[in-house]
Amino acid sequence: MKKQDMNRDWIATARTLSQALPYLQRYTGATVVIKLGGHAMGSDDAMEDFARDVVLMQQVGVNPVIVHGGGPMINAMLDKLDIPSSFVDGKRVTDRATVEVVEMVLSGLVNKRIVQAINRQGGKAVGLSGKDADLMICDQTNPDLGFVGTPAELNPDILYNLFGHNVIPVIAPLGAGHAGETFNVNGDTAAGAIAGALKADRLLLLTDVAGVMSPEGDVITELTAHQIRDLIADGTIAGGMIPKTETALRAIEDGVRAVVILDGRAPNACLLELFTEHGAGSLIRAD
Ligand SMILES: Nc1ncnc2c1ncn2[C@@H]1O[C@H](COP(=O)(O)OP(=O)(O)O)[C@@H](O)[C@H]1O
Ligand SMILES: CC(=O)N[C@@H](CCC(=O)OP(=O)(O)O)C(=O)O
Repeated sequence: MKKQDMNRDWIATARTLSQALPYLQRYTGATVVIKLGGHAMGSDDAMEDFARDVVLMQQVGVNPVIVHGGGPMINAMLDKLDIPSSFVDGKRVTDRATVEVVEMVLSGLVNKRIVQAINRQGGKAVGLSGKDADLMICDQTNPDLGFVGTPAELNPDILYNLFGHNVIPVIAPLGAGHAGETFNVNGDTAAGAIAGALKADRLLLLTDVAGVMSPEGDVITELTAHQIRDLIADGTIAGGMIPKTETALRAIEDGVRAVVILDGRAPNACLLELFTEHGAGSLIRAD
């Protein structure tokens, strides 16, 4: 490479770094909860990119917490085992046989895939579910849904201990019941409850669309709680986006500073969101 080109590259890098500096400072010591949905997980390469971003985030002083889903992976295992499954209002009807499969797939296959990917990038990740150290105690959501839980009591001390040892927690969305039951919790709901208990600086909900879309198909880059309620009422926000935006509202009520719904499949989605002015997706703050 010619010296002139090397200088130009160096100047571009220096400019990028100096632009990132105020953002890096803003997030030093911050807690960022990232919900990685099953649809956003993608290929091994995509997982590697995600893991690299998480490790980099930690190296610049952020405490990242990963809460994952895995709906498509649960579906595949239930199909293999010939166990039929159905959803009501975005929640899986979960009988005893189903909750066993949900726990095996989420706490086993999916959780360990993410833990291993982060560790391969030089991080120190530990996998947990809401059952570990009583992190997330649940009530039954509705008897018609079976073993589906609503987070009722959060005990995040274990997470602070892990932060103190530079460990990245990776959490499967299962909760313990007061009578020893295992509850299946929607991944967005679990991430919101954990972010609320930590009073996180950011909750990033990674999904397979660019953000909350207007009826014209444009991403709505900033939304208040009030606007979300209007968009749900007029049908613009529908399907799986309803629990996601409701989670965002609840998390903000619980003290999370801001929630971003963004496309987890886009390269460097989390880093660009946190450390550049371009941001990504839809940012939701209190009114
Ligand atoms: N206004 C909207 N903007 C964006 N997505 C929407 C909207 N209304 C409904 N959706 C649907 O919500 C889906 C995201 O929810 P979901 O499939 O549950 O995500 P995940 O599996 O990542 O948790 C989108 O793929 C889209 O089909
Ligand atoms: C109660 C309930 O529906 N739990 C979800 C948990 C996994 C999840 O939420 O996965 P995604 O984030 O990939 O959708 C389920 O059984 O599919």
